[in-house]
Amino acid sequence: MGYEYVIFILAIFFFIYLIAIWSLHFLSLIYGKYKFHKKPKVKIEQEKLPGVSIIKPLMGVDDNLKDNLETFFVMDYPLYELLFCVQDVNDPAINVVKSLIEQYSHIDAKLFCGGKVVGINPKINNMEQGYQVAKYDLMLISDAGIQMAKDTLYDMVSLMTDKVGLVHQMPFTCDRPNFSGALEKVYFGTCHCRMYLFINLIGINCVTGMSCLMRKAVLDSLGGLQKFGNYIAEDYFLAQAFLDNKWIIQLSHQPAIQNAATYSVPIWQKRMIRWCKLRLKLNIMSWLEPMQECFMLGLCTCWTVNVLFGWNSLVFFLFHVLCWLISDYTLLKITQNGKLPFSKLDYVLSWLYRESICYYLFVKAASNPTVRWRDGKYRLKWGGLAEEIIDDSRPSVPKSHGTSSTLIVSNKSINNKIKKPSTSHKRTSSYSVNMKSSPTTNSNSYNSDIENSSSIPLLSQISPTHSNTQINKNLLNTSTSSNSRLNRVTMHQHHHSISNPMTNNNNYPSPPMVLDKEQQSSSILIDMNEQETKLN
Ligand SMILES: CCCCCCCC/C=C\CCCCCCCC(=O)N[C@@H](CO[C@@H]1OC[C@@H](O)[C@H](O)[C@H]1O)[C@H](O)/C=C/CCCCCCCCCCCCC
Ligand SMILES: O=c1ccn([C@@H]2O[C@H](COP(=O)(O)OP(=O)(O)O)[C@@H](O)[C@H]2O)c(=O)[nH]1
Repeated sequence: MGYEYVIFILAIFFFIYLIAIWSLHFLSLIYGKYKFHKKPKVKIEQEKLPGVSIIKPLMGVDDNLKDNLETFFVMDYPLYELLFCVQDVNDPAINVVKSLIEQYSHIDAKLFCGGKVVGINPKINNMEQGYQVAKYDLMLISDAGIQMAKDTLYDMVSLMTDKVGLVHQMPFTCDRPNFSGALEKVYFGTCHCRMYLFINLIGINCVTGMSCLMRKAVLDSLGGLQKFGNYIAEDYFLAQAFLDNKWIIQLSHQPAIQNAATYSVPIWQKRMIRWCKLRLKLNIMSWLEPMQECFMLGLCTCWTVNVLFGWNSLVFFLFHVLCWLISDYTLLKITQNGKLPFSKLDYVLSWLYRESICYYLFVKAASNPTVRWRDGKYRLKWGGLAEEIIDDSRPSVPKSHGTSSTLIVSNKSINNKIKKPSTSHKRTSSYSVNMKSSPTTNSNSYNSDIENSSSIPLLSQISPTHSNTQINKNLLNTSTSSNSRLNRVTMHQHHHSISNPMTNNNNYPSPPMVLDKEQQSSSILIDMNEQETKLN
């Protein structure tokens, strides 16, 4: 009698679990239908739109990089700046960015090179230079492989209402051929999408940082990007800090279109394992992830329905899988909002593959807390903090960390590496070379370099709160702004005063950036007008 009682209780428990997960399906379908691909409710006049500083951390080049970056130069948005950040002075991405900056000379764009060490997260270190000069109240962090639709930024800004502090895009993919292209789309449009929508709907943080618009003043008040430099899942902690400070987080109507040219099943697997490792260390609920997968739920509950209702377990299991497959297809179609680039058979095959392989990926992730991300290797600790594992086989001073030795060389070598611009001279474009102060470097020589350059109009736009290095202060003191640039600055301040709630309710003062002496760096902005002189 006692045994039967236990079986009955278990059966009831699993039945509730079945209902809960299926409710999650329906809720995410409804939320996806309600949310995705909707036009913004209110139309904001162009002149009332606030300026946006867009930070693009870049590392390496693939066949799609130029096309992806180009989408940021042709957006339907009136006021924005592009801040490209490249860690390595030898990175071929420099030439890609440079050619785009030359091609779109009317777009306000800058390139920073060398990064700045503020923690172990290489993406944060890479972005720090761009962050420090970002001049607008809104800041978009956008990963290298993201393709922007013309109206995506407008959509995100339109969601940035009074109480909203951060707007993020749900990861999705562009249309790509082959099994791996279908697999990625199926994963991001089904399992990932379902959980992402549901977790957002219930107000739990699951922001993925590949495309995130945020109020810069709030981030400043939280301690800046550097505050999150010791996490690899910086996106999660950054979003959590916004939530903790009572800011609302909004999901964009448009999913983020990832369009990296290099993709394959092993690359996808490695990325899924890395992401899962991050989640396992930062949220205990993630250990239950396999329990919300189709086959596991089916297996756990097929005997339940047999116990409770006398239904055939196998028939129930197959019916459950079929319903799941159809429900996922519906969600994928909602997310895609158009024709899928593969057949239904391709969908079924990639779906079956993903649903079967997820347990293996989970075990791989759970069995080793060390993550490899690009050039780096990191040990994840409980709670999300990470420490870098320095590999003896790698050069003792990794380039990506903007070490003094790299930077001393990089000043000269970067000038040689940046190809000489052709004939056109651009006013709004500049390249910035980061040079970390070191005992062997002479900051006066940097000053004289800069004073000789005509980058002053650009620097005049940098808010004094952000120019934390002596060299920038010197530049500000000696600056004489060109009229055209001043007009532009005045214009954007005007925009903010009209449309940005932050200016009306600015309770979030930017604290002074306190950087380690060792971490302080000096920036040299090379104006395109001066390029020829400097490069010769
Ligand atoms: C009985 C059933 C229990 C179910 C339990 C469900 C558990 C949750 C399942 C799935 C979670 C899906 C989460 C989707 C988003 C995660 C994507 C992700 O892993 N992103 C990480 C990596 O992003 C890159 O990281 C480096 C950065 O520089 C790049 O720019 C990024 O793109 C990201 O770091 C982590 C994000 C946070 C994810 C938080 C997940 C919280 C899960 C708790 C859910 C609890 C809800 C319970 C529902 C029943
Ligand atoms: O050492 C690094 C690793 C990554 N990134 C940037 O961080 C973003 C996300 O990197 P990736 O696509 O590798 O991360 P994932 O989305 O796979 O987590 C991209 O813009 C990269 O250029 C970087 O600047 N330095």
